[in-house]
This record gives sequence, C-alpha cells and structure tokens, in this order.
Amino acid sequence: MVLTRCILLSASAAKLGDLALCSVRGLTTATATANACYGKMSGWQIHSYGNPQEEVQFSDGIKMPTLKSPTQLLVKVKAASVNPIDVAMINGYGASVLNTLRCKDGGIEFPLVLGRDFCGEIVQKGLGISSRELEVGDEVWGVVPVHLQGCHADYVAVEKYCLFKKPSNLSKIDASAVLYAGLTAWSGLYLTGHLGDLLGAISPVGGGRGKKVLVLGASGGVGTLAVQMLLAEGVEVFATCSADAMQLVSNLGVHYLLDYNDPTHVQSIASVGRFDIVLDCAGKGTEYASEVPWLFDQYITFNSPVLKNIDAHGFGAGMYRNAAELVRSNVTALNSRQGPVKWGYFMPAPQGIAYLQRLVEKGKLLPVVEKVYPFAKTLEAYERIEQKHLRGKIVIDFE
Ligand SMILES: NC(=O)C1=CN([C@@H]2O[C@H](COP(=O)(O)OP(=O)(O)OC[C@H]3O[C@@H](n4cnc5c(N)ncnc54)[C@H](OP(=O)(O)O)[C@@H]3O)[C@@H](O)[C@H]2O)C=CC1
Repeated sequence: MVLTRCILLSASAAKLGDLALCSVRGLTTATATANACYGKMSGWQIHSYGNPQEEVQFSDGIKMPTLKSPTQLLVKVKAASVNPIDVAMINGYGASVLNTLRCKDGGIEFPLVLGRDFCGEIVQKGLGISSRELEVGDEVWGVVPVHLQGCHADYVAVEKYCLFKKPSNLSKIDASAVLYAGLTAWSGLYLTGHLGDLLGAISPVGGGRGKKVLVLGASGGVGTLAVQMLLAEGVEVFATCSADAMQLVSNLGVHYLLDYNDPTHVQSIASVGRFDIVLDCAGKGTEYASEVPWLFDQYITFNSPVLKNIDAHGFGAGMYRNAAELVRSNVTALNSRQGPVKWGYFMPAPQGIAYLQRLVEKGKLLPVVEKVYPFAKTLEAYERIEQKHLRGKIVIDFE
C-alpha cells in the first residue's frame, strides 16, 4: 500500500520536473518528491498556540496526508495564500470549536498546518471520483475547511467539493489568492445578504442593477474581491479605505470612494441615502452598525464574535453572549430605522467556487496580490499579515 502511493506520487512529481534541492532555514532538504517516497513532506506547522515567531516551525518530516474517503483527492500544492485567520489560529483563535470538530473528524490538535486556499496539481484521487470530474495531473484550485489540516505544506488532502479545475486564464499565484476571501465575500453577499441566487445574479445587464452597496475595508483581501463581484452584478458600489489605498481601490472601478480617516466621511455616506447592504470587510463588528447614522436594509459583518466568545467563556456562556450581542445590535439598529445586523462567514461551498470561476473566466474578477513570498520565507508572510494594513492578498510560492 505504501509502495503504491510512493510510485503514484513519484510519477506525478517527476512530471513537474521537481528534482532540485531546496534550502529552508539553512537546512538542506530533499524535494517533495523524495520526501513523499518515505511518506513524508515539507511544511510549516505549530505545536502549540502563541505568536508566529515562536510557534511556527518548518519541518521536512511531516506525515503525508492520506485519503480518508473515496471522494478525497491528494494535491501537490504549487502556491497558497495566507489569510488573517492563519495568524489568528496560531494565536489560538477558535481553538475550542475547531479542535472539537477536528477530533470528531479523526484528526488531532497538534501539530497543526495552517493555510486555507491553494492552487496545485492532483497526484492521487479516491475511487469515488470519475475521470469526467477530476483526473490525476489536473491543475486545480481549492479550499480547506477551517478545522482541517491546511495547505502550507507540500501536499494537502481535500474533499472533491472543495476542488475545481483551475481557470486557465489565471496564473497559479492568482489562483491561490481567490477562494478563501472570495467565498467569504460570496457567502456574505449571497447566503447572508440574498443579493441574488446562489450562483449570483449575473445577466447581460447585471442582476444587481439599481442596488447600492457600501463596502467597508475595500483595500483588503475580502474587500478587493467583494467590490469586483458587486461591480460585475451592476451594483452601485460605495467603498471606504485609507488614503494610501485610494488609487488601488479606485482602479477596481468603485463608483464612490471615501477615506475613512477623514472625519467627514460618516456624514458624506449618510447623505447618500439608504444602502441595500453595508458589507463590513474592515473588522468593524456589530456595534459599529448602531454607532453610524447610515440607513441600510442589512449590515453584514465578517467580524463575528462567535468563536472568540466560546474560546473565552465556554460553549454555553459563549453562545449566550453571542445571542445577546446580536439581539442588542439588532434592537438598536431597528430602532434607528436601520435593517438587521448579521454575521457573515467563509463558506466552502461548490456553488460559490463555481460562481467565482465564472467571474474569473469572464475576466471580471482578478485578485489583488500585494506580495509573493517563496515557500522558504513563509514565516515572513505570516509576519506581514500580523502587521495589518494589507492591500489585497499575500501568497506563498512553493516552486
Ligand atoms: N467570518 C469569517 O468567516 C471571515 C472573517 N474575515 C474577517 O473579515 C475581515 C476582512 O478580511 P481580509 O480582507 O482578509 O482582511 P485584510 O486585513 O486583508 O483587510 C482589511 C482591510 O481593511 C482596511 N481597514 C482597516 N480598518 C478600516 C476601517 N476602519 N475602514 C475601512 N478600511 C479599514 C485595512 O487597511 P488599513 O488598515 O490600512 O486601512 C485592510 O486593507 C477581517 O476582519 C477578517 O478577520 C475574513 C474571512 C473570513
């Protein structure tokens, strides 16, 4: 069994010409190919929670993931993005809930590999996947649900619903930078915000025509993609960012852009009238909805306190606080003629990937990539996320 896997992986990796030696943190390591023959791979992992500088370690002896169901595939990662949640998870964010889910799925808490979205090549597939769906050798893009071992390692095992063929008009770097942030924006706008049906509302004239959406934090990973999705729908897009990001966001095509450090921006936005959706991609949270005088049908924030409250107070008391916060924000908002305040979440849904794929293929969605780090400098990529003020996405190039 071990021998079979070794041959499969070798054949595929050799096709990639992956025979050079690489050096990580001063250690000379054999390639992914050679490692794989011994059931081992290289990657970055943590053994306990803390800060990235102390906890994130490179290893070339990580156990290769194995397929646990007939609908799983093994992917050799070529590029992966780094998201704020990776660094938050190193700090222990969501540990109670995520670890419960992980253990329920037969996993263990440590060592833990971070990394949620990637581009790569299929090297092995389960028996439940037909050749019409996906084949060994296909270039793919995909996501890993947050409670599972991530993709900041040579190989990652994923269920087929998390994996699609990579759009041919995207480079591997760009392809690795879309899905986590893009599925967050998609889920906020369509699952939570009902902007259209699950596959979007795209029509020749734009299904969102006549609608007004305000995007807070349009300069970050989620914001830059949310803006492009809304523009593709024909929505009138208002956005906020800081002064140094205005050129970047304006190049995306937003209709009205405001510097959130300018104290007059709150009143300027209030004078626009009612928004169909205010989408908070800036981490402002639920309370902010009642602090501003804006009118909206819905305020959707991705800064949900759910996991944080459960981490801090346990499941029962944490959920009580979550419900109390949501009720409080909604009562205040509704009293001020505002609409409901909701939480939005990343959702690894195939409908969302299909939607994003369609936009990319139509040339309507392209990620903004701030910087690409080589695999050997993954720790620096985590440090860049810690510094905040991101302009689009941070990517790790494995090749
Ligand atoms: N619930 C979920 O499942 C998920 C939640 N998230 C959350 O969504 C948010 C966005 O994620 P992501 O895009 O990856 O994060 P980023 O850090 O990439 O983007 C945040 C952007 O917002 C800008 N910003 C900060 N403060 C403000 C402000 N007051 N007004 C307007 N812009 C501001 C930042 O730049 P600058 O500071 O220079 O202005 C930065 O460009 C984060 O809070 C993240 O934690 C993300 C994914 C999934």
